[in-house]
Amino acid sequence: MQLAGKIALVTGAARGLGKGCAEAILERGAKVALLDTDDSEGQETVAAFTLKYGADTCTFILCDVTDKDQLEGAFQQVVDRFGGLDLVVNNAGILSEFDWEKCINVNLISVVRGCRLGLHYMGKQNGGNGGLIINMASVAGIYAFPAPVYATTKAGVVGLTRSLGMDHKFGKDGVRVNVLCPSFTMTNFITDAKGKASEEDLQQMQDMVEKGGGFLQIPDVVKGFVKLLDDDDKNGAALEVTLQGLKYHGCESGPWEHE
Ligand SMILES: NC(=O)C1=CN([C@@H]2O[C@H](COP(=O)(O)OP(=O)(O)OC[C@H]3O[C@@H](n4cnc5c(N)ncnc54)[C@H](O)[C@@H]3O)[C@@H](O)[C@H]2O)C=CC1
Ligand SMILES: CCCCCC(=O)CC\C=C/C=C/C=C/[C@@H](O)[C@@H](O)CCCC(=O)O
Repeated sequence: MQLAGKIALVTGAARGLGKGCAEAILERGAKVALLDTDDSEGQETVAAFTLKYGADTCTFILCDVTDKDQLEGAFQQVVDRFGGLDLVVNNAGILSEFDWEKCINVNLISVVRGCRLGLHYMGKQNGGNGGLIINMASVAGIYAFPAPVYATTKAGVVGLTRSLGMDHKFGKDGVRVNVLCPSFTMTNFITDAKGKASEEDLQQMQDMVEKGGGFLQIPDVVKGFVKLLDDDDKNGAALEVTLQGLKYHGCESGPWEHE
């Protein structure tokens, strides 16, 4: 997707991977709305982006993605302010095995809702121009991971994306849907998780990180995000991002698709 002149919405964009994706969008000449529950960090990020990319290139919207009315209101606000919508990045996510229902609400239910809103505003059958949805899952959505509810939410997002990305749907709505699956990336997410993990789980996580060659950095994941922006022919696919490189999953045919 060529981003110049386009309009994007990114959830969980005050910091971390969402912020990195929002900046990549601005660098490519699009406008972006950053949604987050963290008011002060969100305002700070938008102030810094405005200085760098110019006035009216971005806006912060205080929004808890688990609140249906707030999320719907935020989409409407973006369309009213910028005059359309071309790209939705459902990035906001948490890890909590303790508060597992919240984890499912933030990581999965809100992503389903974000996709439905994206299709509502961008779908050609609703008078939209088509567009792109990129969901943020994790390699924990593809491989086993010692936080089972978190892994379930991410596997759910991979399955959601694969099914929304079926060709006949694209033929109708013109909206491509992809999912990014990064491995351990050095953000506050890691420090927050470390603070909550048991000694045993912490050791397990450290082993996994070491075996994988260490932590990814935000620009490594943004590189994957940009590849998904560019690869118009991979509708429904998941892009794994590790220190070993970028690898697509889910482009395989099902048994019903044999010639
Ligand atoms: N850091 C990592 O190792 C990896 C992270 N991911 C995923 O990437 C996404 C972003 O993670 P990071 O940037 O690393 O985390 P982060 O914790 O640095 O950033 C997450 C952002 O989401 C916001 N957020 C949380 N709950 C929200 C809600 N209910 N409504 C709106 N905003 C909310 C937070 O305030 C924060 O600004 C998450 O979905 C995470 O699961 C995936 C693979 C690896
Ligand atoms: C190989 C899979 C990599 C997946 C990377 C991610 O998606 C982000 C993971 C970041 C940190 C994970 C820490 C996991 C710790 C668990 O073992 C568990 O102990 C955490 C429990 C915390 C809680 O219940 O709140």
